[in-house]
Amino acid sequence: MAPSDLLTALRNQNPLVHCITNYVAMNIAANVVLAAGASPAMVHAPEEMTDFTPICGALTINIGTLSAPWLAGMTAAVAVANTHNIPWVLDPVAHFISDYRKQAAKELLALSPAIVRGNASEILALAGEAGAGKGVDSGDSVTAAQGAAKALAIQFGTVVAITGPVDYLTDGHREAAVSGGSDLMPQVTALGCSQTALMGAYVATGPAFDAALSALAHFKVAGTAAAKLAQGPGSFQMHFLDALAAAQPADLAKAIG
Ligand SMILES: Nc1ncnc2c1ncn2[C@@H]1O[C@H](COP(=O)(O)OP(=O)(O)OP(=O)(O)O)[C@@H](O)[C@H]1O
Ligand SMILES: Cc1ncsc1CCO
Ligand SMILES: [Mg+2]
Repeated sequence: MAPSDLLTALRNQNPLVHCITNYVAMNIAANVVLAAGASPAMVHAPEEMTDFTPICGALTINIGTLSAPWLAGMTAAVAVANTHNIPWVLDPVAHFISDYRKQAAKELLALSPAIVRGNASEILALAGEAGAGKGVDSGDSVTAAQGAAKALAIQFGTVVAITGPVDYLTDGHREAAVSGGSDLMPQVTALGCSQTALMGAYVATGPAFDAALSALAHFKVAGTAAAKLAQGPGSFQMHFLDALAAAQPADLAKAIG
């Protein structure tokens, strides 16, 4: 499906997106999903997953502020999603910073996410390569992680997105680059986490590769527009939400290629 058609479908369908994300990202990620035209719900308790996950169009999992009860909620939600063929998206935030987080990311990756999204350092480390990540921030170029993304996509039968100045997307066979946005984007925390949540909205609407491509393009188009009005990171965030809502389906193609 073309990104323009996917954005139109997303706004028509207003899919319910089950998000398990971190404390930092919860508010901005929910606002991003709403602004784009979908309906986010942040639901974490393992006890709720059998009731809630099956009624959602997609699930997104982000390990940014991981702890044992959260991991239990994540694995419970993924099990329910997989049973009901509900696509899910993995964001392995800073998984290389501790053995605990590394192991959690590895376990989740083995549970068949439809899409994996991370910054370059996260994707490099996920493929077992050394990187220069600094906590949740990338220290590597997107280009340096492309080989890792392809290898992961093939090994795990998934779609891998690397975000950065120019985003890269692959399913191991096809690949795409998405450009635009602003260097203010990495100055606003959790925009990557919010991108992951938006991928959930799109993958509830269409096939994984097309969904990830559309979500990347939607962000770049909105980021370019917001940067024209922003005076710094604070006003950028405000204009970015407005621009996500204002983006027109025909605009998305401008960011791709
Ligand atoms: N220098 C840049 N120029 C333009 N766009 C950028 C730049 N850096 C990041 N982006 C965009 O910002 C968004 C977030 O990507 P980023 O790679 O910063 O995620 P992240 O490191 O996982 O962020 P976080 O952990 O804070 O959520 C993506 O849409 C990406 O395209
Ligand atoms: C700053 C931060 N710390 C843990 S998660 C998060 C949000 C960006 O990944
Ligand atoms: Mg991140």
